[in-house]
Amino acid sequence: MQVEGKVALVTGGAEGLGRAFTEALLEAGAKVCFCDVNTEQGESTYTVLKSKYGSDRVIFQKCDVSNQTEMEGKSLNYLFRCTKETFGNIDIVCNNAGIGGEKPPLWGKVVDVNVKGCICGTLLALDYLSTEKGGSGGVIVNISSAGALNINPYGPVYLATKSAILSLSRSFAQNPLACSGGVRVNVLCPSFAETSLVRNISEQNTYDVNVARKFVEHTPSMSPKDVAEAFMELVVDESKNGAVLKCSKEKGKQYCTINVTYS
Ligand SMILES: NC(=O)C1=CN([C@@H]2O[C@H](COP(=O)(O)OP(=O)(O)OC[C@H]3O[C@@H](n4cnc5c(N)ncnc54)[C@H](O)[C@@H]3O)[C@@H](O)[C@H]2O)C=CC1
Ligand SMILES: CC/C=C\CC(=O)/C=C/C=C\C=C\C=C\[C@@H](O)[C@@H](O)C/C=C\CCC(=O)O
Repeated sequence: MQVEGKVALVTGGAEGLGRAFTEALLEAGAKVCFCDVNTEQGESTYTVLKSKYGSDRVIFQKCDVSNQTEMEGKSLNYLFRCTKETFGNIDIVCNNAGIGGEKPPLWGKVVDVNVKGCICGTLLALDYLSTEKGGSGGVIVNISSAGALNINPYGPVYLATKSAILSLSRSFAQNPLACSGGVRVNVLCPSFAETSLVRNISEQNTYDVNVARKFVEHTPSMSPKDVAEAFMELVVDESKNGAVLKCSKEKGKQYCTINVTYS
């Protein structure tokens, strides 16, 4: 895909990986609408990006991806509508917003943001992008985790949500909604990257925080820019649909084949 002139929507773009994806898309010439639940950080990032790329190429909207209602203008439904109204079309969608948290009552919110947010964002993206529904095709990149391809005793709920995103994306990639509408669905599985998500692992949100922190410390970390480079490959390469791309500091980019039969 030629990214120049295309329109992208990124969730959770105020900081971390979402901000790096937003910047990589802008750098490649796209127009980007990024959303975040954190208005202060979102506005601050918007100020920086607007002065670098121009106010005609980037917009920020407050949105909580776990808000499934049409109310208050802060839902994903509103975000998609607003992006299309502002830029005329949507070609690229990245469902990135995600949080961690294992203990009650936090884990319910983790499921709502990570799983429901990604399902809702994927369904809306299929609607807006599909050539059968007035769109011009395009690509959805959902953000899972390298952990979804493995296990981690310290983050079972977090990783269950990331496994759900992996299955959702691989399955939708073969679904008629995507296939006949010219939409590719790919999934990125990063290993650890230097962001607030990792820095904020704490007693409050994990069961064995010291072991979890040691696990993180012993795994080399990528910069958000490294992860954005892998993300852009999934956006640009039109031969990839249903691709699962893992990226890590030690091994770089690796496409994964998951072959489990029903019999
Ligand atoms: N940092 C890492 O090591 C890895 C992160 N990931 C995934 O990458 C994604 C981004 O994570 P990071 O950038 O690391 O985290 P982060 O915490 O640095 O950034 C996440 C952004 O999403 C926003 N957000 C949180 N809940 C939201 C909601 N309900 N609606 C809208 N925005 C919301 C936050 O305000 C924040 O700006 C997540 O899905 C995460 O699971 C995957 C693998 C590795
Ligand atoms: C082996 C690489 C695994 C995962 C990369 C990844 O997804 C990194 C996520 C970073 C932070 C996750 C925060 C989750 C917070 C809570 O749910 C904790 O209880 C999780 C505890 C362990 C570390 C996170 C992990 O292994 O994914």
